[in-house]
Amino acid sequence: MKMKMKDTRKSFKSLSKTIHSLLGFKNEINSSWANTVCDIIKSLPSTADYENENDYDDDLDDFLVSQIHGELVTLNEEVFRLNAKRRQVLNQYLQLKGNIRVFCRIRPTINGEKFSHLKPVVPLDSSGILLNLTENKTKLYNFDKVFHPTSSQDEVFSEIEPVIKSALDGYNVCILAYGQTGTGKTFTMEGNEDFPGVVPRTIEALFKQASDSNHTYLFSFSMLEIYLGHLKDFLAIQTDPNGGIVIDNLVAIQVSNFNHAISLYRLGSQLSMIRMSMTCCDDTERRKITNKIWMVDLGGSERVLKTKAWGRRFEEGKAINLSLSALGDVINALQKKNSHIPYSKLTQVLKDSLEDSKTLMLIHVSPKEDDLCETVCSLNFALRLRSIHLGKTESNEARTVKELAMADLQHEMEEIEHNRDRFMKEIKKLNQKLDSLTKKSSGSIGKSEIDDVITKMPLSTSKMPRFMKPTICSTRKSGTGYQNSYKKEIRHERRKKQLPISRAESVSFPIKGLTESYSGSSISRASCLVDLNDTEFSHETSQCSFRIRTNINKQKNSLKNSNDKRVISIPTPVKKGKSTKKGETTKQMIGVDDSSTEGDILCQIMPCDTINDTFHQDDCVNGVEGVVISKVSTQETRCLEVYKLKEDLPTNVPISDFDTSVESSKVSFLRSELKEYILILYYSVLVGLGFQSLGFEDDFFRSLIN
Ligand SMILES: Nc1ncnc2c1ncn2[C@@H]1O[C@H](COP(=O)(O)OP(=O)(O)OP(=O)(O)O)[C@@H](O)[C@H]1O
Repeated sequence: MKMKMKDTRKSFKSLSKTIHSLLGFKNEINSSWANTVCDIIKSLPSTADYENENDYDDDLDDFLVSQIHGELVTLNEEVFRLNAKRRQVLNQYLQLKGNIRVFCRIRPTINGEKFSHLKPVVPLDSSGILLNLTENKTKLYNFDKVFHPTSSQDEVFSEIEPVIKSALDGYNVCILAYGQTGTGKTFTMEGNEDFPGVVPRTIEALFKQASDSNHTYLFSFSMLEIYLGHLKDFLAIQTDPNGGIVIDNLVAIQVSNFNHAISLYRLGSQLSMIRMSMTCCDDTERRKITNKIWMVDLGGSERVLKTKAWGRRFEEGKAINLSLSALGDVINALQKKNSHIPYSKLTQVLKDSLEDSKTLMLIHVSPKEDDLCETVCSLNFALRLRSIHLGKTESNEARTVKELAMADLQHEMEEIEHNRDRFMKEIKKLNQKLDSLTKKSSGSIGKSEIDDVITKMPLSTSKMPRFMKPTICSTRKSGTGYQNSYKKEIRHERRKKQLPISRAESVSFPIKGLTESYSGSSISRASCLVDLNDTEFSHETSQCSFRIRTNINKQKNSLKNSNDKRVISIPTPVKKGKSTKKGETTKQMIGVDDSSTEGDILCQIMPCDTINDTFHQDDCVNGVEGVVISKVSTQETRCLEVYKLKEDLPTNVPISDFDTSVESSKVSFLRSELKEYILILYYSVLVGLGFQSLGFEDDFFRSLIN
């Protein structure tokens, strides 16, 4: 007993020394102490008991976030792979189908229309029509598809849908409806409430497919009319340096959902040409950054003489016929790659779409005998278009082989889409989980949710109390860090993916230092993607600095000349009583003031002297976000991504001091974290060793913790 007391006293005396050596990781931790601590950790009560410990929750969140992030990376890779495959299969499919396809739709009889014994238009099968010209003269027409009088709007759209998918892959698409007055063009294109037509279905499909994809798309909607061969509602057509068509002053309204687009469509549905433009910057595999779908009701094709039209009506009819014959001529010349292309106003507007597009022509015919002449005209026009793309008539055998191949490809595509949808759902779920984890910090996560994710954690880590968890330093060393820096990265990624993006478009602004030839036109349509949904980006937070980079690698080489880059400054209001350090630059801005909305962001353009992809730090001014745009860019290449780099830059810190101040605050943060962990270790060792040297055994530790 005496002996034992002496030992204990000795232990107490040497305690501080022991702790100091422990902190130096010497050999003083004996195996029984270590075993005891390990046992305790293993038998710790369930994690529910830690629910109220904020620190524990934070670390748990960090771990889960990192785990979910890992899963998201894998799933996204898989979706990326499937998308590439789908694109390839879809293209093969559409190539077999033909880039220009001609369909014929026969209108059903309406309003008690009666026929003579000779039925003039007889649909044969899914691709043939027989015209009874006289009692003993018939003519057979073949099309890519014939829609019978009983065919539904669904059937029509099912032929169009694959092309809509390819529009999301970056292909230009033209859907043209043609036919005599009263043959059902409007019914096909617009439809009615009960039987919606191609335009509403296309818009709906675009939004649906865009939201199902893992990319961000921007849609804008435009309408115009060609009247008597002239373009109404806009002044000029211009070709940008990459051959894209820029229609000056054509209003393009950004649309964010189906209802918005449809309301615009209804507003101007008397106009005959509808354009949906779509821009996607985060899909490197996409064919073009911006592409478009034209949906055009080409107007009546009735013969001018038969209608006995006079004056304006006569001119209208003539103009329509002229544009149609020009359409055939242009498509013909483009297919033959002729050096001279006889563009009319209509074909000029459609130029870049016709050259490089999937074109669908829907020919409409009437079932009436009275209209036989117009029917023959329309079908001959269709035949001409069809012969342009086919060259020569296909044999039945070749057609069967092609149809079998197409069926296989379609099946493959369905399978790919099914798998992709599965992964996308999984991604959505994980993103929701990430969201709730983020919300949890503000107290809104439910217990069940925590339990749900906890079950997926490795046992040892899920039961670790905070002081046993890796420190910032150790996680950095081991490369498994899920601490702050990692969290930031994840948040940044998510921000990039999930936030809606606003688009500044169709606003003209003065261009300083540009040569005459560029005065305003191409840049005036500059579209930039600015991440606006971040609360910290609101006007309340006036001091932000952004890293900006273009993501158009293809254009890198053409940006060698510094004049090719411009910066648009976007001011945010400066809080009262605070001064803006780089006042000089803010003064240069014109056209906007502190109360300007995001829609007014277009203002003074300053030359930017850096050619790197990354926006130069010095170009970021307190309270000013910058956007780099390219002078030489086309609509396709003007998309820019803006990333928030540093948040809440203190008002009075000059940009030059910015880096230093951020660095020093980081260092002091790390120091305080480290200090905290050392203290926890110190006290736990102190308590453990102290009690053990007093002779307390494992049971004591267990009862203490329980
Ligand atoms: N497939 C169809 N099924 C049912 N009704 C149809 C169909 N096609 C056309 N109709 C009806 O025929 C009538 C004329 O059609 P529509 O107005 O679409 O012709 P149109 O070619 O657009 O004429 P216009 O060139 O004068 O505008 C409408 O009442 C329409 O509802």
